[in-house]
Amino acid sequence: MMLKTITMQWTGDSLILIDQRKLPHVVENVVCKSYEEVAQAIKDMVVRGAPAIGAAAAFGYVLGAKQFSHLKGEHLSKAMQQVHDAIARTRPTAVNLFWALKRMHEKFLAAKDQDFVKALEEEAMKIAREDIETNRSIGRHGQTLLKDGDTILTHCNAGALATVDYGTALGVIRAAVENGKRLRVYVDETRPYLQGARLTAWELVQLGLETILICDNMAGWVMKQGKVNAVIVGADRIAANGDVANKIGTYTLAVLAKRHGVPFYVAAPISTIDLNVKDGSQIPIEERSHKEVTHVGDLRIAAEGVKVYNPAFDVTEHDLVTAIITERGIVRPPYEVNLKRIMGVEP
Ligand SMILES: CSC[C@H]1O[C@H](OP(=O)(O)O)[C@H](O)[C@@H]1O
Repeated sequence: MMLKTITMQWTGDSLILIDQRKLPHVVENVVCKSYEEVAQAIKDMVVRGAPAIGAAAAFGYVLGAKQFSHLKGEHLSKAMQQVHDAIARTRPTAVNLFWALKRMHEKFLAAKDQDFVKALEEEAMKIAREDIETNRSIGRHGQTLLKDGDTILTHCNAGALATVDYGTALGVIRAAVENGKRLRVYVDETRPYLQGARLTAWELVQLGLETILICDNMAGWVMKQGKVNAVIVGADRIAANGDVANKIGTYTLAVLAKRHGVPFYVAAPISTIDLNVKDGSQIPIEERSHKEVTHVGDLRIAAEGVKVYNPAFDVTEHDLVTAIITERGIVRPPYEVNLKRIMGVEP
């Protein structure tokens, strides 16, 4: 079973990841041959983006199963719990990581007395292939919200590189263009990791879209000048009440969009919705290394001796979210009720 997309390639005994830390100037791969190497790649953001992290975790779990396939009984079960836990410890905010690991571990428990490695590889491939179709469906639903000539503002990277392929927020933009709509996109650079400047701009320029890069602190002025018709972002975890955890700076954009009467859309698969979390206050917010803030690459840009606070995500309250675009359709408030409905759960 093989898979090859811009983000990742499954060869049967390794997961090859494009090294997103080095894009767009250097296109290099990281080859992971063990679950430990996949865990490290997620932690180091070689691969990043909620759905991409979930799929990488699934293939990492398969590599772990291959490493321990010689074990039996309790020894095997303990080893696979260790694989699950090692990958689960990598990053705390994107629920897709835990959703994928839970799906893989349940498949293992159901198949551990048979050819569980084959069953797990099939499950990981299903997760990956489902993600691509999910993103195309998000695009189909979301593009109905956009009209020819619109200008969109986006933040971070919720494109093909954040997923197995096609993208969520950028999937909506791609689908609109595929439907003949001419769009212009303002791209927030997205300090400090610069997913916007390095990844989203790279994806959109390659798609041939008019792409305008701005610093994050310019978004309000761009909106105040009436230049933005809609904001579209991805998500890492959506709480039961519709609160959205996403890249740091998303909350700022949502407040600005409200102030300027600009619709604020979140594009995400239902695997990003976490009904176990009542509201955004319960979503763990990852804090990353200080060097991400004090340096750009190896260049120190901050004075020696400063303290640093580097939350990688923030939470946008549900009342700032105009609609949530999923593969099953567009969800509008009241999210408490309509998120359960779109997931087929009795409100
Ligand atoms: C399609 S979900 C992408 C989502 O993930 C990003 O975070 P990170 O680059 O730290 O993994 C960001 O929050 C994006 O919106």
